[in-house]
Amino acid sequence: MSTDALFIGLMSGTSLDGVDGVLARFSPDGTMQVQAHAFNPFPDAFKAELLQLNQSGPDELHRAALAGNGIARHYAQVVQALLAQTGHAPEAVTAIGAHGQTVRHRPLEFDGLPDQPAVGYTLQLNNPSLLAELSGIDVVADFRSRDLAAGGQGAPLVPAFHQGVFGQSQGCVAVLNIGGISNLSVLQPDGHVMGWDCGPGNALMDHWCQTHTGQAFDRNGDWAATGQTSHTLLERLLGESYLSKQPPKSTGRDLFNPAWLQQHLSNLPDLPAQDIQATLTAFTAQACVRDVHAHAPGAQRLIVCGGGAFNGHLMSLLAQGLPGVPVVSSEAHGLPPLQVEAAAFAWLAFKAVRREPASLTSVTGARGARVLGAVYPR
Ligand SMILES: Nc1ncnc2c1ncn2[C@@H]1O[C@H](COP(=O)(O)OP(=O)(O)OP(=O)(O)O)[C@@H](O)[C@H]1O
Ligand SMILES: CC(=O)N[C@H]1[C@@H]2OC[C@@H](O2)[C@@H](O)[C@@H]1O[C@H](C)C(=O)O
Repeated sequence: MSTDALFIGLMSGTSLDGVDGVLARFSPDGTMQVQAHAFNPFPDAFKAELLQLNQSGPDELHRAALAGNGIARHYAQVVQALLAQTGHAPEAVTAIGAHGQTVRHRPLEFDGLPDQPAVGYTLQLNNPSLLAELSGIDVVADFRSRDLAAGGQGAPLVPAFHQGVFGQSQGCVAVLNIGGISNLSVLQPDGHVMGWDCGPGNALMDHWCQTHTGQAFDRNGDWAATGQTSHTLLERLLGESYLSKQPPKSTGRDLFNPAWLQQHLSNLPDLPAQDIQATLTAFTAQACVRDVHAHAPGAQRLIVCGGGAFNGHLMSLLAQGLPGVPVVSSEAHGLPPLQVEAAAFAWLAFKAVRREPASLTSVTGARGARVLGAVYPR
């Protein structure tokens, strides 16, 4: 690639709210400029099916295959919207990076002979062939499996991209993505990067809010702000052993799900629903604050992206937990919160097409950096 090229990145994350997509121009040195953003929400019934597919259920292979087609169709609509917004023809786009919908993430699952290390698995539902057919554009998909095959966690993958976009030579910067799950990147001024999943982002808050108010999420954290944090419950939640594990580590709805929450609520006196929402919000904030103190004590700022950046109550809890560290939305650094992950997948497609390794062993723990993703020609 000797001239500028266009890429599309598509992300449907663990919040299960829908698909964020960006169309971005990359220069040969990797400098990126986002030209358009589009969001396609999942209809309620499709979201409910994806949620169901996060756990074992009847006829799940058949249902997962059909859901993969559904994901590809939702992706294709976002691609159409991006092309319409920008006036580009499909042929002008070099490739689409399509994440797929994670329904299982089990990097540590034992899968082999007793004397061989487990590879585990991670599963993103998608039908990249259908997306290539519908869009007329090359598709890069399945970004995580190769890192697992090389002994890594397969997640998070965005820290390398965070480094390129938000890293600063003057000091350490921490970047927090608050999607369904939250992940933190620690970017040192010398270019060294660490990154891992902190724990839940919005997933538990969304679940509780949907169940008790009928709203898909707690807008601005306004409902949580009416409740009192239960310190007994908060300590229980913070006692989860995943939180004190050292990186590399990654997690998902496999662990942080309604059953996990219910377990922690059992044997507690009944609490008002808004107090539990307040406590879940405090839990998401605390899990991250603890990680910043433990692994990025010199951080000069915390840049927040993902939908959680729009939760004002959560943002103020983060700021309270990190006195002296400015907590700012990624918007202030040139990339709006809902565009960051989609842009990362455009960048991952850019790297894949150039056959350049995109994983960081310092993040995923793999034995080497690898070219990530498989190409489905248009
Ligand atoms: N105005 C808002 N107030 C509070 N929360 C919000 C607001 N807007 C979005 N959110 C939260 O952000 C979530 C969507 O975030 P995002 O799009 O980053 O998730 P995702 O793509 O699933 O991320 P990930 O892949 O990191 O899990 C919603 O489910 C909701 O919980
Ligand atoms: C397996 C999987 O889909 N993980 C997601 C999820 O959502 C947030 C967090 O958990 C992160 O580890 C990852 O997504 C981003 C895009 C990543 O790989 O960096």
